[in-house]
Amino acid sequence: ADNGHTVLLAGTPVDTDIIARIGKAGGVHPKLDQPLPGNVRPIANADLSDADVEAADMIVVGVSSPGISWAVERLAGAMKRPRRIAFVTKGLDKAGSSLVTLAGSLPSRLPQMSAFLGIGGPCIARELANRKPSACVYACADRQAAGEFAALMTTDYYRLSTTDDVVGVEACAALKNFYAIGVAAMQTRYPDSARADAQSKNPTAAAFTQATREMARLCERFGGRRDTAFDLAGLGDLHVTVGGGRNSRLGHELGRDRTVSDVMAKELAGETVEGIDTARMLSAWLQPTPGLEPIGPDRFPLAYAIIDAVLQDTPFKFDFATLTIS
Ligand SMILES: NC(=O)C1=CN([C@@H]2O[C@H](COP(=O)(O)OP(=O)(O)OC[C@H]3O[C@@H](n4cnc5c(N)ncnc54)[C@H](OP(=O)(O)O)[C@@H]3O)[C@@H](O)[C@H]2O)C=CC1
Ligand SMILES: O=C(CO)COP(=O)(O)O
Repeated sequence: ADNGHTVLLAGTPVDTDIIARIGKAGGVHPKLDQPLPGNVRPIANADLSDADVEAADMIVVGVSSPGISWAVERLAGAMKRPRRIAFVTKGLDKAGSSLVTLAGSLPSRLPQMSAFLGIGGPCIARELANRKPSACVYACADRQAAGEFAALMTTDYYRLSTTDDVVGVEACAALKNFYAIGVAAMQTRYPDSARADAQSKNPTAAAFTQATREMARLCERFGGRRDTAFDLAGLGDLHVTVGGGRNSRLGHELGRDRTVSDVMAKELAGETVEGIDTARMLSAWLQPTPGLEPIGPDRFPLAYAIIDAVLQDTPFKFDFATLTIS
């Protein structure tokens, strides 16, 4: 909007109330601090016509991962000509008994999509809406397409890099939510009353490094590049999510010996905490997978600890003796 584009902000069927609220003069989204810019028009799903979709030069999907199938089907029904589509959604998909990134699964489900663009990197929505400096990465197998989209979107406070490692960016985007749960648990597991935030820093730093190492290994397993885990979509986004995301709010409570079901029924009721979905997805890889090296607790101790806490709904346990210090 700040670059002068006209933006149609289309809600899903479950967003009708919020679309009406933010569409009123002075209406503010409950998670944001100020009204939308004047050139952003919120529109309810029922009012979005095929002609609106037809008129769009660029489509950006921002539903959470459980809504991705709905979004893909909605677009498949409405798109009459090929278009590039960008996704901020952070999640994984199943392919038979294995796992793939959304970059791997969505193109065949949406034949009108001429290019899949993955948006990754550290970007808390409220901060971006307040125009705080943010750096993100746009990924596409066709790097020129990523560059053209970035040119439309970049501003002085929203800085963009591009890569052709779309699988790596998409893998890290989902994995960092999952690992943020474990790293954030370490922020509260060892309280330090001498600090304002009451958090010991050493355990968090050790777990953060472990998370990054494991993320790099899993990124390669998805078919992405190892380096991507050490860039904005990997450790950059892990840092922001541990510092201020919803997944870390869950992790903080797990560090206090609470369980996932208890926290999700209370403080985080109704919130989007996608690391839980990613944990369930990743558990498929703990079983032997033909043609792939097993994911063992020796190389992925933090992943095991998070998956155990989520699947067994038990308090989070991470033994520092298992850190894979090389
Ligand atoms: N917030 C952030 O800072 C960032 C978020 N992202 C990613 O963007 C995506 C959206 O995040 P965010 O906007 O914060 O999440 P929200 O939960 O605020 O919004 C997600 C949207 O998807 C809708 N939705 C959920 N399930 C379904 C479904 N089954 N069918 C149709 N629609 C559905 C939600 O409806 P309802 O509200 O009713 O659940 C809501 O409109 C996530 O994948 C997130 O990881 C990426 C970067 C930053
Ligand atoms: O992805 C995010 C920032 O880049 C937001 O993280 P949460 O989904 O944990 O709030």
